[in-house]
Amino acid sequence: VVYDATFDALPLSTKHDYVIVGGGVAGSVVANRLTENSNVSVLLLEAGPFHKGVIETEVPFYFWLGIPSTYQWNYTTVPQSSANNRSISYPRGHILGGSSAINGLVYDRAATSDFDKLANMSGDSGWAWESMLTYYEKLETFGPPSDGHNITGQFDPSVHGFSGPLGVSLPGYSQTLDSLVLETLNNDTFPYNQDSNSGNEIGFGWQVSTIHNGTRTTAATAYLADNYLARPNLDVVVNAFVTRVLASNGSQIDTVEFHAVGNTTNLEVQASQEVIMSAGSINTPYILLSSGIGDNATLSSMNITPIHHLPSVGQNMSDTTVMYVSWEVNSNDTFDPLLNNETARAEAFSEWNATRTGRMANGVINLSGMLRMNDSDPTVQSIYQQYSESVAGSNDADFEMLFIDGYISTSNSTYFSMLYGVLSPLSRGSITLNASDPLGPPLIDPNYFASEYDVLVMRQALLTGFNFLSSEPWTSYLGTPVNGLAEVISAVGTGDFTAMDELMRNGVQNGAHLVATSSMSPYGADWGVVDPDLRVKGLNGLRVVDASVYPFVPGGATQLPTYCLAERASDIIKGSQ
Ligand SMILES: Cc1cc2nc3c(=O)[nH]c(=O)nc-3n(C[C@H](O)[C@H](O)[C@H](O)COP(=O)(O)OP(=O)(O)OC[C@H]3O[C@@H](n4cnc5c(N)ncnc54)[C@H](O)[C@@H]3O)c2cc1C
Repeated sequence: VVYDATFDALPLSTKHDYVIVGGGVAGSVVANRLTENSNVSVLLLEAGPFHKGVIETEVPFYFWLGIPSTYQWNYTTVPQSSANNRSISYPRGHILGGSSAINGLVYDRAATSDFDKLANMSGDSGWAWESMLTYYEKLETFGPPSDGHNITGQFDPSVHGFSGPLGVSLPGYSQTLDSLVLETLNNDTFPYNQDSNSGNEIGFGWQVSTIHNGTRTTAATAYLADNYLARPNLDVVVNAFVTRVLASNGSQIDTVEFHAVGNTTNLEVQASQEVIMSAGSINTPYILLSSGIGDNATLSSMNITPIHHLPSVGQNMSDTTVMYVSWEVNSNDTFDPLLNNETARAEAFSEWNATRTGRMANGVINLSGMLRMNDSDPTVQSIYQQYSESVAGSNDADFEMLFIDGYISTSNSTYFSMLYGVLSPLSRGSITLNASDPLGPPLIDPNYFASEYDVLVMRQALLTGFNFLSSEPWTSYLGTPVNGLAEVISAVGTGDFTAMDELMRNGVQNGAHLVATSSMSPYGADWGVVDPDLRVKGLNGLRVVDASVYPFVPGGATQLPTYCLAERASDIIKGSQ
């Protein structure tokens, strides 16, 4: 049953076996999997509204047009001291389905070495690639692209699933840009990779997206579809803002405090088995800290009664470091007209509406590259030597290059953009309570470029990109570089990186792949927030299942690793019943 906390009578007196906080990627998966057993009852509390009928979260192209602020948390980082003190907007999804309803739709699983590293770090071989691959295959339906083109050679069917809840597909709109990228590939420096989701992510290939039948798929459309919501043992409450978890008896967490959005009266619900935190990498640690689970001294100084000393809560935060660079192009075939011309937008929308095809049905990119730095270059050798702890393994990329068929601007020109991302960043930040207003929004500090390593890798990424674009067909296609890029390009020729570093510090954006604020660590470790079975260390009845438990960014993007983690977590929880 779905309830709206703002007007429905809620099932507050019913004690559910599990109460899940947050109906995003992880929360939706766990709610679904646990209620497969009709003897197990689950209550899911979500702060955002119900997802159905929200067109901006259905049409894939709305990622570029902009998703309304009602469906976002509208967070901003604290000034970033290594990014010219800029405060950077930090979007998160505020709707059933969570950030999967507003994200860039990019489907990346990360590499074998990421998961093998996680298994080593945590001491639990169940987090290794071989085991996780079975969950990746279980969770997806790899469907046809929206234009129905033949996808032979564009992916490897042997590592995909065809009957899971989450529909995914390859690009369904062919762009002029695609042929330029493909023409530039070679077997040496810029190799083609038929499927970067096979465990080896290195190379360039067709980008899978969370799109099915030309429509965005989210954790809610996939795991909280009508047939699942009809289960009598699953209750979902939307517009329910969780403030704290509480222990009514010793160290057993069994109560969740919340209020209806727009109403400050506190309500409580109880779990007879467990409370599962799935509020995401910002709000899970924020709720734990507000509940008195964190560093005792810091909490006391803010007049919050500590209930459990766990100093790692909110610490160790890591995020992909990303930036865009753009050029005007000598072509009219880019997506810019959809941003700037109402008629073009209306036409594309009617096509989507009628047939779920066209640019509006497409993901944000068609082709992407994931690369390691060139280790025959002495500069790179010295980076690898100095930061030997940083990267995972030989099939894990240091950086990504995403090819974007336009540019977010109001100008009438047409553009090409490249998005660069440092995939295994070493900068670490934090989520903390605001000492002057502990009940207000948390302080979000990704600490971008605090580690020199991230600066050095971003430089290599940009240089590799310039190299990629240095000859035909690009020289004819690209026009004027935008936003100071021309000076950067001319200065690197002389070995001067001052302008490039300044462009980076002025240009770094939110990476959107925040992790590690409730980090997993081995049983008995004196750091970390959860054990490898995702139970909060030292407490009973409380688990964290969301992106915040990853101790490092699983190379690439985080939504698929979070779906996959939640699938395995559901089995772990079932195994402990
Ligand atoms: C703009 C953007 C672009 C992104 N692009 C990509 C991409 O292209 N590819 C990719 O792989 N990943 C991408 N990501 C990241 C990906 O979406 C996240 O890693 C993933 O959604 C994390 O899942 P989660 O379950 O941890 O959190 P979320 O999916 O964010 O879910 C958390 C849920 O908890 C709810 N919640 C939070 N606080 C409370 C509270 N106090 N009470 C009740 N409910 C609460 C939220 O409303 C939300 O529904 C992007 C994210 C964003 C925001």
